[in-house]
Amino acid sequence: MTARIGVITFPGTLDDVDAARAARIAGAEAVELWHGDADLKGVDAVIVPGGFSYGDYLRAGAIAKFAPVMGSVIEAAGKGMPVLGICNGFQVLCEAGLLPGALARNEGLHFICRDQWLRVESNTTAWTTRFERGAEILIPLKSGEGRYVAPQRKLEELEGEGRIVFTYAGDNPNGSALDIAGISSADGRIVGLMPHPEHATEALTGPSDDGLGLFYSAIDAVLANA
Ligand SMILES: NC(=O)CC[C@H](N)C(=O)O
Repeated sequence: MTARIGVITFPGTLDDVDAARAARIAGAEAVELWHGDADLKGVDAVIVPGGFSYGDYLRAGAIAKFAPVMGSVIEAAGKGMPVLGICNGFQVLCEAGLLPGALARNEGLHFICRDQWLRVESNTTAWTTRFERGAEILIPLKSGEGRYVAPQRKLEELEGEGRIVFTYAGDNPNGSALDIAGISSADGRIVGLMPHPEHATEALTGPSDDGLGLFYSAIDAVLANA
């Protein structure tokens, strides 16, 4: 069986092509999903990719959460489908209530584009089982609104439940609470992160191939359920 991973395209999405390519390199079939179409085409997992959905008007991710496709993603996620939100996708998942907290303007108010070391804090999510806990990986970060914020009580809950999945290693680039670069849902099936694993799939085009681990992990999770 081949895992079928859907990749959503909204108006303003930038990274759907690379996300689909990363899924294919890892061995999945990549399936195009359109924001205006509620049909998930029977996919086994969904990636909400990076970019500027609907121009990031109002607030990053605030309009995308109303897209017909997101209603279906919320329903499928409720049944345990693995969902990954990358950068703008992470912002969309927070706005849609699939992940807690929000992404605010970077401390310093500058857009940041650089290769970033991350520490893998949890390898028990559907998207991170292929990593060693404590491993450090190098993947690109490119965002203006990457500062993770949440009420203190929620931050303590995320930490206590092991739902902080990635932290920034070295200096914190954007002022994110607890150095958070990525978090998961309580069941570990939904993960959102600001840096871009789909741009780190081979040394020729990215800083490493460290990003592939997320896609291999999701394929494992899908096949384990098949
Ligand atoms: N690379 C991206 O997905 C950018 C996300 C978002 N528009 C931001 O600047 O924070």
